[in-house]
Amino acid sequence: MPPPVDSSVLQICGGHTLHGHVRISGAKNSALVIMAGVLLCSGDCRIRNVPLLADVERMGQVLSALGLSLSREGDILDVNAREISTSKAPYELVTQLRASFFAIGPILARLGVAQMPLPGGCAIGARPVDLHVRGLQAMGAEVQIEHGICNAYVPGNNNRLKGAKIYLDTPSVGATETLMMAATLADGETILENAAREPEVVDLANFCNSMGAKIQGAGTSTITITGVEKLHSTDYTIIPDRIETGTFLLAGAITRSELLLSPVAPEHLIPVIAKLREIGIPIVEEGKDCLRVLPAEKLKATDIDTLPHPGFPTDMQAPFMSLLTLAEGDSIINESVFENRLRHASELNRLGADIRVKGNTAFVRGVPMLSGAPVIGTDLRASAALVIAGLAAEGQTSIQGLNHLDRGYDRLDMKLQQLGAKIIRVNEVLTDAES
Ligand SMILES: CC(=O)N[C@H]1[C@@H](OP(=O)(O)OP(=O)(O)OC[C@H]2O[C@@H](n3ccc(=O)[nH]c3=O)[C@H](O)[C@@H]2O)O[C@H](CO)[C@@H](O)[C@@H]1O
Ligand SMILES: C=C(OP(=O)(O)O)C(=O)O
Repeated sequence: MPPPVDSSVLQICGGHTLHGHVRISGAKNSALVIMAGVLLCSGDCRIRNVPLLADVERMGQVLSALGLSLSREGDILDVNAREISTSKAPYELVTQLRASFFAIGPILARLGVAQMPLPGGCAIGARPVDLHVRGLQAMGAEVQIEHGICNAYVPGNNNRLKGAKIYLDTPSVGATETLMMAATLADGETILENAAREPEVVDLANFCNSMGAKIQGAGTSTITITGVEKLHSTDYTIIPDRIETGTFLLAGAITRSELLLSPVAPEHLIPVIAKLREIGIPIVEEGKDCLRVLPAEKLKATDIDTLPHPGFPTDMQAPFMSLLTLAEGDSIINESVFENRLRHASELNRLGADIRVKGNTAFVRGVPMLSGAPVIGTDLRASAALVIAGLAAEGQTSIQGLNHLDRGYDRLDMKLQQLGAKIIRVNEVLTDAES
C-alpha cells in the first residue's frame, strides 16, 4: 500500500476583521531540541507546554525507536530515558525534520557511538551539517558520512567525549545545540565561540542545567560547558513560540484588527516588534507576557535584512513579506541566513502582489489590495505567509502544502477560526496511486 499523500487544502475567505484573544503555544524549535536533550538524562523528564505539531510527533517516534518510553497528556510530555536501546536513529523519520539530527550530540555523549541519518526540514537551502561534525571531531569523535548516514564514535577506553575549544564559522543554531548537549557529559571544559544566541539555545541550556548540567553564557556568543558524569530527572516548561507570536501579530496587522496574544515573551520579539511599529502598527505590551496589536491607519514600506539573533529572524521573513505587499511604497527584503528562502514571492504574486526577486533579495512594491487564488506553500513559513496574505485578500484563497504548515504551527487554522477568520480545512487524503 503506498503511503498516503496529504492533499488537504485550507480555504480562506479573506477581507474579514479578526478579534479576541489567542493562546500562544510552546516554541517548536525549543520543544524539538529539548526532546533530543532528554537523551542525556538517566532518569525521567517531564516537559510542559509542548506544542501539538507533526514535527513533535515525529521526534517522539525517533525517541521511541531509540528505546525511550513516552507518554503525552495535553501539553505535558513524560519521557523515560534511563535506557537507550540502540545508537541507530531511523532513516525514514530523521529525514523528515531538521532537529532530529541534533540528537547525534546526546546519543554520542551517552553511548560513545551514534548512527544518524542526514536530516530533513524546510527546503530553504543546502543546510549542511559540517559545523556539527567538525565540533564533534574536535571533541575526539571519529565521524564519517556514508550512504546518507553520519556515523560517529568515540575511540578509547571510556568512550567519553573530551572538552574542547570550538569556534563556529557561522553562529549556527543547530550546531550550537548539538555541541552544547554533547559537552554536558564530556570530560572537561568546552568553550563554544561565535555560538548562536537564539532564545531556543538559552531554553535548551536552562533545560540541561535543570538536569544538573553546568552551562554558562547561553544567550551570548561564548558558551562554557563543564562536563559532568550524569544528568538527573527534571520537570521543565518550554518558552512561548516567538515565531507563532509574530505570525499572529502579522495576522492582526494585515486584517487591521485588534488582537490580544498571551503568553508571550516580548523580549524575544524585539526586532519583529520594532519593524511592526516602524511601518505603523501599534503594538502594546501589557504586563510581562501579553501583547496587543491594534489596527493601523496606514502601512509604510520598510527594508528587512534577516540575521542571526538578535537580528531580524529568518523564520519571520516570509510572513512579514505578506504584510509589506500592502504597504505604501517600496520595500527591500534581503534573506541573509538561507540561500533559497524566497520561493513564496511567486505565490504571493498570484494573489496580486508585486514582487521581483534577484538573488537573495526581494523587491516588494506595495499594492492597494490582494485577490484570492489557489496557491501552494513550499515550506513552513512560506505556507504561513500565504495564510496571512489570504486573510487580507479579497475573495477565496486555497492553500495546498499543509504538511509544511502542520510541521510547525499548533492548530493554526483552528486558532484563526476562534478569532473570527473565515478559514476551513478541506480534507482529502489520497493514496499515491490515486494522486
Ligand atoms: C529546528 C530548528 O531549530 N530550526 C531552526 C534552526 O535551523 P538550523 O539549526 O538548521 O539553522 P542554522 O542556524 O544551523 O543555519 C544557519 C546557516 O548556517 C549554515 N550552516 C549550518 C550548520 C552547518 O553545519 N553548516 C552551515 O553552513 C546553514 O546552511 C544556514 O545558512 O535555525 C534557523 C536559523 O535561525 C531557523 O530558521 C530554523 O527554524
Ligand atoms: C526552518 C524552519 O524549521 P526547520 O529547521 O525545522 O526546517 C522553521 O521553523 O522556519
